[in-house]
Amino acid sequence: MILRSGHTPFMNQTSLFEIDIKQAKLNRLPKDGSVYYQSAFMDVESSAQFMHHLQHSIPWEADQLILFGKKITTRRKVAWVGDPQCTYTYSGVKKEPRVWTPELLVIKDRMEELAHAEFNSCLLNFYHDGEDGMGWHSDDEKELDSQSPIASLSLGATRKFAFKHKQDKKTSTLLLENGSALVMHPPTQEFWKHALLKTKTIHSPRINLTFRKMKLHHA
Ligand SMILES: O=C(O)CCC(=O)C(=O)O
Ligand SMILES: [Fe+2]
Repeated sequence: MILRSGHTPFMNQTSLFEIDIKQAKLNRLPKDGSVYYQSAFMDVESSAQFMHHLQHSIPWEADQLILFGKKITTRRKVAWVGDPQCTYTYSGVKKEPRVWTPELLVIKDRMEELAHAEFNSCLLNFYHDGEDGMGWHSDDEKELDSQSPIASLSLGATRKFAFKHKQDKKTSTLLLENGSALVMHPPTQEFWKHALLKTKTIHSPRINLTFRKMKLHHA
């Protein structure tokens, strides 16, 4: 598949995405939720092209969050894409979504097929290297539909992702490889936190796209 300007390489190419039935049945959590991992969901060549495309076309911005009462700016970069009504408050900062690109809509379709759900928004994260990560959190903001799964696609460097149970602190880790997909089903966010761990020995970038469903009418 050759990436040419003015040409959308991901349109209608369902064969770029593979679902492995064995992996699709294997819950990575021992209790209180379910998480399914698909290695090589997107093929290697498409993953590289899509990563390159996103790296250069997305208006990446530093993330701002409140940590111990202080506003901090992350080295990790983010972008927020979604349907027009999908404003989102993330760590105390309100965000307006950017419009879906044709490429992102194709990926969204495939992620919906994998997760058996519909998504209306996507948070994109850019990690320069292993010094960028994401701390322990649950994706349980009030704007999110807690009945919907959350599905993410990883591109680039393999990184360690971890779950920690909120009550017994039991942890479960897995590696998120280039082209892999991860689906977290309810009630995972209620019982578990997750984090993208820092790994000093990794010197190449990673992009993660997290597809979500927001409630469009909330008080
Ligand atoms: O980068 C990842 O794999 C995880 C990102 C994440 O947890 C999030 O965006 O909420
Ligand atoms: Fe998350």
